[in-house]
Amino acid sequence: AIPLKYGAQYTGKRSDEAMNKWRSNRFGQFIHWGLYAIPGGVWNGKTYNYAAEFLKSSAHIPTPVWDSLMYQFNPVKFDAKAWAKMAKKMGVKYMTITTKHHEGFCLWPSEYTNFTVANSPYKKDIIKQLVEAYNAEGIDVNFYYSVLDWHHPDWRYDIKTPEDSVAMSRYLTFAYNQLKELATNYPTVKAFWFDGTWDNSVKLNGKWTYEVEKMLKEVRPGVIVNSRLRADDYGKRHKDSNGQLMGDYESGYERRLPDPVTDLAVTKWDWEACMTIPENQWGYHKDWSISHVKSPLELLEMLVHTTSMGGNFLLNFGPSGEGTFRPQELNIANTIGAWMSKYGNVIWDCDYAGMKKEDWGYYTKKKGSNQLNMVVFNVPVSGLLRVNTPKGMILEKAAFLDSKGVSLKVEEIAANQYLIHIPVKQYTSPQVIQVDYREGNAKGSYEKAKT
Ligand SMILES: C[C@@H]1N[C@@H](c2nc3ccccc3[nH]2)[C@H](O)[C@@H]1O
Repeated sequence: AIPLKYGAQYTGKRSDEAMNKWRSNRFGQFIHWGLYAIPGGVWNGKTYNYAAEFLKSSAHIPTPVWDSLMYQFNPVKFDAKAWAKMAKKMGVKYMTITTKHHEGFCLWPSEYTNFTVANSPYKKDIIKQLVEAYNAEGIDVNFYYSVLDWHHPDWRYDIKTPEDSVAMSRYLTFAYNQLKELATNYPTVKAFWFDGTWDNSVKLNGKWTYEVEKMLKEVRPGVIVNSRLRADDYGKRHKDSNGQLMGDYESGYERRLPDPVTDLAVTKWDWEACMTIPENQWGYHKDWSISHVKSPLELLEMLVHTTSMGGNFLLNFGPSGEGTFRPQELNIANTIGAWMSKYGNVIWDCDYAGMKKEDWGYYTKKKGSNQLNMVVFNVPVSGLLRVNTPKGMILEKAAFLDSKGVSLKVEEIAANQYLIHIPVKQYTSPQVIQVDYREGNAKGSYEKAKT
């Protein structure tokens, strides 16, 4: 192994209480909110189709012009309690809020800059209100923090001169202080979601990323940081020069999911995928007709897919400059919430089942139980759900979660090969089948035929 000072601090999955809770949460709400929500992707009457939180660069807006949006930030309809209630109904167990996105505007009254809510017409601490409201609903709160900062004069994309180096180290001290401020002043924060760390200026500062992780865990023991924060001694990101995952979970899946057949390696570590409702809008965009908008059932399948591979699913909402969600977002929260109120137990505290992926859908398994869940999205015209079990696993019975008393026919067709018979009819939402099994070696009727 290559000797490293700033590489992975440990190997394997953390098994402490804080990480077990993070893992069991499984479903989270991402919220992108900032000055970008005011123009909402439209500038001087022109609509820009790229991500709304990038409007400053898409529309080539000078920093002073963009930053003056601070004087318009006044979300009069913002109601943290209402947001938290919506999230509770949706069935999320955690929420990740952008404390500061690439634009550099802070949703908390940071003492290290004037570019914060404190100097906007709104004035009040948005982070404090959200932390209190979501925690009151039993929802953990995590902080998104962009290291990339378009506002701060000392930010550098690369270090090409000694001046760059001096400026960037001033910036990293600023960012370190802000992070310490967040971890200190909001003591119930459970995790930090770092973004904007792909530039050379950060890759050359692996030591800083190591020190940030160390500081956060000293200030707030048990706190969790994503792999995206980290660069090692040689600028390697996410995984260090020895291939070891840095941080506490892998955060490389942005608007995409690992393949359930070819990417099974992800089941070996903790990971999270974050997802937008439109194709590529994290911040509020005025016009959602410019791309596909994912339906509740599309997103529900992504949640189940993620759980089936032992990952967390972070679904993004982009409130408007006034502090409201759009009808599509409310519909998604209600529809997914309705399903979660009935079937959330096949998501929360569930993990990869170690079963071979089948066409009809996904398996999940409740941690520490013999309870195997089948979430069926694609009912075969045959009505026969194929189940291949690992050696030593014998299926005993299966039933729809909705009608536990009515056993489904389980046909053993060969060693560790079964067909579960279900009615062929129009299903309008994913069906959940619970399977009981026992350990043992299969010796079904097919053996007699052989002799
Ligand atoms: C979680 C997501 N990460 C940010 C982002 N910035 C990018 C710059 C270049 C390419 C992809 C990016 N995603 C998006 O704005 C959002 O916050």
